[in-house]
Amino acid sequence: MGTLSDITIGPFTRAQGSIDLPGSKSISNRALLLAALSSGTTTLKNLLDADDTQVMRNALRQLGLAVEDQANHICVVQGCGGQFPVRSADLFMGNAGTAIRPLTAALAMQGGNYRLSGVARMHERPIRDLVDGLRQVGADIAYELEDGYPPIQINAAHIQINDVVKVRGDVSSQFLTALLMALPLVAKDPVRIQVIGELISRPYIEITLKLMARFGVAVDCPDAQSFIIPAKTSESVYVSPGSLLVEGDASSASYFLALGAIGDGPVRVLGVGSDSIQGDVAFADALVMMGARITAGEDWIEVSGVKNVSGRLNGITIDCTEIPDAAMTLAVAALFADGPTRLNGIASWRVKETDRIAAMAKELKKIGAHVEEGADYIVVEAPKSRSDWQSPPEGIDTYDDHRMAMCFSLAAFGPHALKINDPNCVAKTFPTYFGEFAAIVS
Ligand SMILES: O=C(O)C1=C[C@@H](OP(=O)(O)O)[C@@H](O)[C@H](O)C1
Ligand SMILES: C=C(OP(=O)(O)O)C(=O)O
Repeated sequence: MGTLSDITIGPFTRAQGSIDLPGSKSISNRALLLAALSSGTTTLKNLLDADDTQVMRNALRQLGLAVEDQANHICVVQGCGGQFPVRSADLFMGNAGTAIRPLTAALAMQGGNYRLSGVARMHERPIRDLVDGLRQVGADIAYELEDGYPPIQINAAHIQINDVVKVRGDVSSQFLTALLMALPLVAKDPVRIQVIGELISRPYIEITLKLMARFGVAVDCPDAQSFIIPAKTSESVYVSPGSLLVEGDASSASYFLALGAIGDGPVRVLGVGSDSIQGDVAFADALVMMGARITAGEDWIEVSGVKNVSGRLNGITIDCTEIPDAAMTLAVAALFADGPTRLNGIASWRVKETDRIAAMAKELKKIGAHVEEGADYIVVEAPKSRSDWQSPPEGIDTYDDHRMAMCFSLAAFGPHALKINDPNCVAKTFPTYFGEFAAIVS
């Protein structure tokens, strides 16, 4: 173990044990916002305790909501019935896409004045497609620095919806998610949201629709690009389900599942399984394609090494449009595969916590992997032999990207110890990651 600014881990050969997964970030932030907008009190169980959900909770408190953190990852939210008590606020969103995008849309419906900003990287992450969608219903939103990016200023405006709102879906699905959750607050008649062009990260839309249904709003999907929001029939559109259990985070599960494959296992994750509503459980299918031995139940998945006689994974070519986050884990798992692994459909990596294609390529090369990158793909091939593996003395850089740090912990199963710089960036979604990791590896 190293200092706070870096950590040195490995080399390890075995991974064995079970992990209680922290709550899903995607479900936690949706549930917090919907609970805040609903009538009634909601008890959220297994809520994720991490930077991304902290910025959402703090913003809701600033907006006048009672959001009470209790022991054991329980959080009790008193809903406001759709109108935030505070009509003017300056909100800090860190680097949480699942906070700034849905909140921007909900706030634009409020008739108040709000400013939303974040860390420097947040000010480089696009929000234009959402702002364009909101402007179609009369929202008054101004860019403070650069057009298309936060910080943004929302000014009180008269919201009037025509029957169709159009939104692009090829940069981030979070813009559609934001419109889906916000438009029911003001829909006097049914509204059609029409997605223009490709819709990436579609399973996250399924999470949105399922959570909205839990809070009493059913969206109709007559075709793959259309979503019909029902007309508002009562003052409070969203109704609290009373309590809601947040599933374990399927993206966080991916690191442990990969460890179960490369460290022989068995490694079992508890909290997600065949009943999950998260698209990233499909990471397990990708691992099976790579030769891993996997079993699953309704709320658990277990990996016990690989089936291949070589004892190694096999490289695959896979479209990752639906699993953008777990796909990063595949890129590092490729270090333990025979043959190249090609991940397609990952253009969105370039506008996330960092330019993840560039960062992944640069750091994997430091280890000795052969890497090719394109606008929307990456190909990774392991170092030719164990003697070609490098342990970069300067360490693996993590670019303030939690997933870079978590993914690269897998590379400590190479022949050398590995230094990872700024491991605390895991706090965005999984503050206890390296402790959980240390408990199962040897
Ligand atoms: O809606 C969500 O909860 C998320 C959607 C995805 O983003 P994009 O839609 O931008 O790909 C994903 O990468 C992100 O971590 C969480
Ligand atoms: C892309 C991610 O986060 P965000 O919700 O900020 O988009 C992520 O967690 O990998």
